[in-house]
Amino acid sequence: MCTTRLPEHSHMTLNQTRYPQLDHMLQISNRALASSGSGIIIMDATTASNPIVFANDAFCRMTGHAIEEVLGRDFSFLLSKHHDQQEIAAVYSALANNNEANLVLRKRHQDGAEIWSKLLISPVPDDTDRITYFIGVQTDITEHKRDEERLAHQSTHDALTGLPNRNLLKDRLQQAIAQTDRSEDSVALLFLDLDHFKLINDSLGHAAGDRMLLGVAERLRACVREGDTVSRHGGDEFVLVLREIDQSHHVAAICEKIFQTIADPFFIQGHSFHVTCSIGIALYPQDGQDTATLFKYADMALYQAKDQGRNHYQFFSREMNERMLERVTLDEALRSAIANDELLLHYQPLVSLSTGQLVGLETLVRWQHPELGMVSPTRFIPIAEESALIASIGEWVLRKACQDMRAWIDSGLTGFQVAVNVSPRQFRDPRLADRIEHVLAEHRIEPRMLSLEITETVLMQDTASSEATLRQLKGLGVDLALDDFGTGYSSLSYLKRFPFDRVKIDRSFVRDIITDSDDAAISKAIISMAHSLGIRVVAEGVETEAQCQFLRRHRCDEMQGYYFSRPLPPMEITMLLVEKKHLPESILMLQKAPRTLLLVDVDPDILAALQQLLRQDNYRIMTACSAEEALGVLAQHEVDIMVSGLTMPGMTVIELLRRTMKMYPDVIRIILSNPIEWQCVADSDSNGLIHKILIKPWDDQQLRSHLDDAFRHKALADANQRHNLEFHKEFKEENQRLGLRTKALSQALASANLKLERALDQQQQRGMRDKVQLDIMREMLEHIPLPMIGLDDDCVIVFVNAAAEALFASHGPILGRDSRELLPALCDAADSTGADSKLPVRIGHQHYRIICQRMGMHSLSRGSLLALVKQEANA
Ligand SMILES: Nc1nc2c(ncn2[C@@H]2O[C@H](COP(=O)(O)O[C@H]3[C@@H](O)[C@H](n4cnc5c(=O)[nH]c(N)nc54)O[C@@H]3COP(=O)(O)O)[C@@H](O)[C@H]2O)c(=O)[nH]1
Repeated sequence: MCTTRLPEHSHMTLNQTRYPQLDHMLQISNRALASSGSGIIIMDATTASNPIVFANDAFCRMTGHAIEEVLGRDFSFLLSKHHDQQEIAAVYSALANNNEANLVLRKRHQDGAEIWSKLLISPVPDDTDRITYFIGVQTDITEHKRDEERLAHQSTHDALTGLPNRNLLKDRLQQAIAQTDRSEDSVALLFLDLDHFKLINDSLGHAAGDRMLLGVAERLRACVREGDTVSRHGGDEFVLVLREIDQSHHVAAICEKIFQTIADPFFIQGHSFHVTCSIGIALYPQDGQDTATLFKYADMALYQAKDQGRNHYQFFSREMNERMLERVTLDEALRSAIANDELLLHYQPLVSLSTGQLVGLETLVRWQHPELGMVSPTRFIPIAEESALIASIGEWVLRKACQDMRAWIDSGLTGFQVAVNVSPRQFRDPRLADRIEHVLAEHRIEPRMLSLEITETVLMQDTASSEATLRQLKGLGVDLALDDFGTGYSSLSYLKRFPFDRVKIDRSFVRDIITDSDDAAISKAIISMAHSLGIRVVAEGVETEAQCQFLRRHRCDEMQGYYFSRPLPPMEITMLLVEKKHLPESILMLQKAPRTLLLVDVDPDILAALQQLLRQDNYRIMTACSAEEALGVLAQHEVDIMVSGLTMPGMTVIELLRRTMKMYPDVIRIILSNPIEWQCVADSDSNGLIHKILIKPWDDQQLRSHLDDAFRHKALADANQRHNLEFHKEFKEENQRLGLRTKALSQALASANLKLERALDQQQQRGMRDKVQLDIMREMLEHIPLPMIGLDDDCVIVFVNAAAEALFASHGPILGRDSRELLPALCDAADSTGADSKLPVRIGHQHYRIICQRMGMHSLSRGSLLALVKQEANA
């Protein structure tokens, strides 16, 4: 417990006999000092070290010191090493000059807790105006300081992860830059973004998303050194500052470490989740000299990393900056492109592979810039997509396509659809269906004439809402095509789930369809799967006759590509439509020639000799000098037997045989080898690639006989296969029919549902209107000053207004009673057949006439409404 003691020379020890009332005042002051809530100390001003001569209880409580520890101690006892030396010097100078001084004290309480207080020191003059004491008043500001600290922390740290936020990171980056200027090292600024984090947030909820962010923050902290900074800039964006970097591959190593640690699964809500990230890096001083530039460049690099397919890190480069500048320039120019009439449409035909006729046109937008010339959509569509300009471009394209369609229809050019590309942002616009419906109606275009092309990446973002949007679009009656199929995370199950009419095989598969067995297999699988679901297949980017033949042979429905036509302006398309341009007849007349033999050899003399020898056997003989040429022939013709030499340019014979077996398994593969190499070839064939090896120089008769055997073998195999095919065909056709029917049914169901929804909507609105009308009528009847009674067909009272209730008040409540019990005339009036009968009746002393109105003449109501009209007795 602290005790107070007053200084001996204090003016409070004045002559008590001379001033008895002062004695009392002194006691009061004494008590006031002792019991004050503020800490109070008195220091001797006459001694240089200003010893403490008085301290009250509150001071002792605040500091945790006993009075004995305080009294007699110098003023410096109040200070600690944390104090600002300048401030202390100012206080000493104030005291030396007998001035007031202010001081914020930060000390440890005796119990160890940190306490903050404010001390106001004032000089106390004696009777001669000499300063003999300083009185110090101390206020505890610990809470206030803590609040300040909390606020300061909040303004510099992220609330969720506790990591530094953007403000603090800027400071840290500046510090790191300043420190680096004194060395040869670099500073690395890393922008890190989690890939597809939105999916996690959307599917698992925000609480789970937060758990993952906390986990990521923790893992990132573990990847860097003490002096580095990991900060969070909101959402799934983290920014790191790495100091003392002497080589860029150190940064690369840290990025790899981050990828590895982030790749470990996160366990949330009892499930494990995987996430990846992308990182953009800018270096000081190599890339930029100030924080703003470094931020901009790291962000640019991140953008590039994401563009590369995510889970990548990317260092900033000068070219990147140039590309970005180009983007900005294009973005600016694009904003005025529509207004300046710089956009135009080209159309690329889609042709049927069974009839060869044009069946559709894909709309492809073009930008004719006055200075830059023709800008490719691959350059400006992604920019428009990012800046939301795509909405107005998309709308413009749709309108222009509808205008052109209208013009073609008006000129009698019909029988084809026009396809319009729908970009991801357009697809997410909730008013898309309404807009399309409106534009179609405005141009009087039947919805089935329009096809919407949607890429599969669009669908991945939120499959449930994508499905709803597609069904809504389908409900309009337009066709839907799945564009660039196979390029994203395609799943064939999308085909089953979503109501597509067409699937477009991406041109990257078509390009090498003749030579790449994987591309061929993928394309065949897409065709077969789509057909089993009743969906038509279009091949994109068909440039050669061989590709076209291959696709036709494998039952692809339609093709699009330079082979038939490049995208053309509307005028040239009109010409093409007028001329009824179609695929060449040669493509359409694909029929099997009897016994087709393909001879492959690099030596033209051997080819000529074989042709000469085999001419007598009436085979259709085709020749090729290289493996690539051979694959082209196989794509276009149904070959029975391929006889190949051993050496050829570009590809080994084994590779040619491998691809042939994979893509055309029915072709019989025979090798014509010299006597030295044949054993070698035979040994390397472990997979049954070679049916037979013939040795050079060949015996003419023997060769002819081997080939004859091979053809007979092939004929037998074909017959077997045909038999099997017949067997499966019916089953498959039935399946296909079922698929088509199911599809048609589900489409009909979707459109019926839409109609039903609209009808229900209208009915509901009508119902609401009827109810309001009914309420008004009821209220009118209720308050009309004429007794009104409603009877049902059994004469039970189902309605009474206020006037009728008053009239029959003596009978108690009459609603629900049989009117015959109350007043038989009511029922008689209701039964009377005359529509305007006016039955007289007496109730009490009053005469009435009952006017009856039968219900149900103009509505579904039943029963009668009776009005009782007062009559004079003699009336
Ligand atoms: N959202 C919108 N996207 C659009 C629109 N107009 C075009 N685009 C998209 O821009 C991309 C590039 O289009 P473009 O440069 O017009 O290229 C198209 C064809 O010219 C090209 N093509 C067609 N046949 C061949 C061929 O035989 N070989 C070959 N190398 N290229 C060929 O393919 C592009 C059509 O691609 P796709 O749409 O996938 O069918 C492109 O992605 C367009 O979609 C628009 O109005 N809105």
